Amino acid sequence: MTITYIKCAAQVITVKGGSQPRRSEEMSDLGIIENGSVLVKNRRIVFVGPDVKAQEYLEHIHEPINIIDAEGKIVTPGLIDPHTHLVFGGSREKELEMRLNGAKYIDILKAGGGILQTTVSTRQATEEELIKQSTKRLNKFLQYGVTTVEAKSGYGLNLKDEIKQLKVAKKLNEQHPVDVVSTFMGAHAVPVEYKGNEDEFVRFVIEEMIPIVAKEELAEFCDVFCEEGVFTVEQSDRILQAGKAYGLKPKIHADEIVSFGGAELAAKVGAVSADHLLKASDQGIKQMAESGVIAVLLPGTAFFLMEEPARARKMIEAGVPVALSTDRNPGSSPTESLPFIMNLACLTMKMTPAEVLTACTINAAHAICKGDQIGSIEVGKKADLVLFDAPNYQTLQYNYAVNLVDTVLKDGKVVVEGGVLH
Ligand SMILES: O=C(O)CC1=NCN=C1
Ligand SMILES: [Zn+2]
Repeated sequence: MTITYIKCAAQVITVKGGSQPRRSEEMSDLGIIENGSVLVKNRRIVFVGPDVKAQEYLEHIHEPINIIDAEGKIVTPGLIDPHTHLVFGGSREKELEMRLNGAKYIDILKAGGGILQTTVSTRQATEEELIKQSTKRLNKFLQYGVTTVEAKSGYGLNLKDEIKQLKVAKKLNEQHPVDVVSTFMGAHAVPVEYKGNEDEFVRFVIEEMIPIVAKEELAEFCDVFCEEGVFTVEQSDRILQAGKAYGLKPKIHADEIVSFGGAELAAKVGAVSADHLLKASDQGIKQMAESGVIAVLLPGTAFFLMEEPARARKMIEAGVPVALSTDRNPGSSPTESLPFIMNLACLTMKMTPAEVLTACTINAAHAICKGDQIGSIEVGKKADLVLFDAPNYQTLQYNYAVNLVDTVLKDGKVVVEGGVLH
């Protein structure tokens, strides 16, 4: 068994010690090792520390050693995207001009476009077509240093096509180097066939879809678009409680368009995360802090919708653990560049370079309940690692909107080298 020796990085950003999601000032403690090295064996991290100590460790090793020179580079945990709508058919580039001409996202949806347009194209797509299109997106994620993504259903909006989306996500997890963690989001919008009969659709989600998704073990989480004009707080509460009863951990799209009580509901149901939160109330933020709900913030979505972003500083100061995500989807955030999301988190939400790294590693890992396996460089964790062509972590936010990824290891295997996918 070969040992991989990631040798003498300018900085190893361990983000160690994250058995719980990081809050407030904890978000700034990156556990940096200057002139550090990482040793990998059998897909796991077996050593992390100063290079002099790594060399002592290697004196007792008789296996072949594969050296990756990290001189002048930083090493971070593999980046984690805890909120994507990865699996979908079609595209919505025409919506951009509509919104540039003044149309609002939610009005496009109410008029039968938006999510409902993607639902038409996703229903028409075969599993093979969805796998092919989603694989291209996962390849881009990998080139941006993302080694784990969450993927939601929610463009089927009927039993057959919701199951189809979730089966595609499961196959991607099996076939692609990037780990894919699935979320059922049958309550993403009310499909046209239920227009005017919303409560009947909510019943269908609760009584028909959730039991089968749970029985076939197609998802770990259940999510709902709790928003004015989509699902009410009361409907969202019933859907998430039903998901919990079947073992699907709750997540919620909350307070994206208006302040609607989504953050408060997240605290009430004990959601793992509340996501978006552009319009979260002070009361909602306070209740999230008290109940330990992770805020998954999506500054790329705010940027693309030309809206004010979430109040990240208020949330961090209130003690809410913050994670970041691309919200990869065809309508409100068509990007895989989690590094650019980190730039936006600094430049539009005034998070610091240290906080955004925590938000894209250990806190993002906890937002998908994987904080014990990924999200930091610690002995025993998965060898999901990224070498960035940067002398220190601040450079990642200073050189904005460029891809500084040099090498990516997934489960200890080099999958990107010199910025190029293997
Ligand atoms: O518009 C989309 O396809 C994704 C989305 N769902 C809720 N907000 C954005
Ligand atoms: Zn979303």
